[in-house]
Amino acid sequence: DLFTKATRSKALEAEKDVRNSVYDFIIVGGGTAGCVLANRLSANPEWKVLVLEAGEEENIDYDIPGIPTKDLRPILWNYRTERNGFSCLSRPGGSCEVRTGKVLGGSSVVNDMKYTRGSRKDYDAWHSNGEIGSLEWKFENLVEHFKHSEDNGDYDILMNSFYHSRGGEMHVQRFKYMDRHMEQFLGAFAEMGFRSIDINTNAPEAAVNNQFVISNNTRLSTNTAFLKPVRHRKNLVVKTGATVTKLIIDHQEKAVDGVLYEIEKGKEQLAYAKKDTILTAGAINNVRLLHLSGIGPKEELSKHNISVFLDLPVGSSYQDQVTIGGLAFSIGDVAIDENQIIEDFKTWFQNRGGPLASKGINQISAFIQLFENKNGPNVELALEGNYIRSDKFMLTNVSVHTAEESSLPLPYYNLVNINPVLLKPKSKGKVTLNKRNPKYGRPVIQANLLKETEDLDALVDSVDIALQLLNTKELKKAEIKIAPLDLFPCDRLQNRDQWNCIARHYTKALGNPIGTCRMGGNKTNSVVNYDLKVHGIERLRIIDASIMPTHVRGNIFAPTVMIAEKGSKIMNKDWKENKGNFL
Ligand SMILES: Cc1cc2nc3c(=O)[nH]c(=O)nc-3n(C[C@H](O)[C@H](O)[C@H](O)COP(=O)(O)OP(=O)(O)OC[C@H]3O[C@@H](n4cnc5c(N)ncnc54)[C@H](O)[C@@H]3O)c2cc1C
Repeated sequence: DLFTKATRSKALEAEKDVRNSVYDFIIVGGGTAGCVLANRLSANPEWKVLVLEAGEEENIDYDIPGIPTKDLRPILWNYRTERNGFSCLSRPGGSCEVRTGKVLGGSSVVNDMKYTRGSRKDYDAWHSNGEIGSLEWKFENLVEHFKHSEDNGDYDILMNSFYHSRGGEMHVQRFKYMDRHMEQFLGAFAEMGFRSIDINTNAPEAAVNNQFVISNNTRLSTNTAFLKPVRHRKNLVVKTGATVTKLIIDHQEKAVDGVLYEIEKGKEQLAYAKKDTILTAGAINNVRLLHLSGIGPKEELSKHNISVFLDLPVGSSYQDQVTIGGLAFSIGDVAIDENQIIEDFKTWFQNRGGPLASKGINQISAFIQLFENKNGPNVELALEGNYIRSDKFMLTNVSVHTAEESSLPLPYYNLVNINPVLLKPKSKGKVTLNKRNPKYGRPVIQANLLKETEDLDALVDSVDIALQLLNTKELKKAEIKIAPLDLFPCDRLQNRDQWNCIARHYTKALGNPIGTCRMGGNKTNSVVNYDLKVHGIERLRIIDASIMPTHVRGNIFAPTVMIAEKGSKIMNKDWKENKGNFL
């Protein structure tokens, strides 16, 4: 049994230590999904739950909505895509940054907090006729899982009770602070025919003042919403700074017994799970862990001399949403008073008010539907404020990079970037192990952004729509104009050729990776089944964004929380019905 196995492998350690390292569930990664699962599973006092998170505790500074995400780099994994010759060409090293959180709460501590679910058709496409369990993933069976954790604070939206509810852990609301240019931009979109309706009700198109996952004008990560309130539970153990390096696999039983993890580099510790080990380390780090444990494509693992335990397509089918820099509107000279910013920080800390209790113009986005297809929006025009010193404007054109990286908090800006986000990219890539240092080195991310021409075409088409904003009465009246950006080497080109070039040079990965452990009915093209169990092995599940087969027409924070809710329901049912206890 597991206890004997544990004592055998830790023969020299005290029996008490070994007993303490046996849990019912081990959650690998205290990120977005991990914190939700920790809450739901530890609600059963008979189940002992361990969360192992590589990052540290969440700090209050990350909670201020007005802080730009670039300031959150100390709590990121800092990964980059591989050079490919067709995207990210003018980014440092010809590769794009891939942001993903390394902190308790994971990417929910570093994301933009937007609450979007995508269209029901996106979820319906995940299911496949005739495959056992797949019907469970049709939208009509998922909406309850969205609602379970939702606490919607906007009454106009809450009225639609099929989609929305109150009382869950995750408070969702628009910011109360209205940025000074919001009305103009919403007005301009309205002139172009976009209605302002709840995008989470499968609206085909809309220009919205988004809802965010916030509470009292403060970021609400899944750590704050789900984990902190239950940290006192005696059956829940959370370890931070704990990086899981390998799964402990019983080759005879074809089951996972637990994990090896390191708090100090090179010093491995063991933890055992009687029921399930659950991977929630995200779409990139799950791959590294599985490959190091012998679960992955045979040809990849053999390159590293790792003996193959299960030949599964782990790491393939990597997809990320993508956007481009280079399209920015200048809103004229805006005087910035640094003392005022300091006062605004004080206001935020004193009463969670003022401009820092908002994301400025970033609160607005338009979800647009291109082509004739009537499936729903495929591009989001996401607005983003940025401040450029006015002398830079006068002396020379501003580089795209400068125009993208605000040096001030979001509400202080004189430039509005219009980022067209491709919501359902067709291009796929893969994640594999670092060649020189598989265990600690950055995983190799061949993102293949914009590999498919259809993706490039969609982005360029959406730029045309964004440019129409400049012809609206609202923006003309406000004298909002296109900003003089230095678009080297694309500036000599015209029209579509120019935008094709800009897209290939100033590509941006959104940091919404999915697909590497995709869900499906068979092990040739998927990694987990519809119960989120890894094919061909017992007591191993994957429950996070990596299981999504394709993107939804929105961002993926809310869908990831939904997946964790659904996963916890499946496990509750499985382990209550099958009293399976391995001790
Ligand atoms: C900058 C940015 C902005 C975004 N904005 C939005 C937005 O506004 N709206 C939206 O819907 N989505 C947004 N997203 C996307 C969304 O937040 C994430 O895709 C989603 O939260 C991913 O959840 P996850 O549980 O799969 O992974 P994560 O939340 O990334 O969790 C993985 C966790 O596992 C830990 N971990 C990894 N490896 C190990 C290991 N070996 N051992 C132990 N722990 C490990 C990590 O440190 C991390 O805490 C954004 C993402 C980024 C990066």
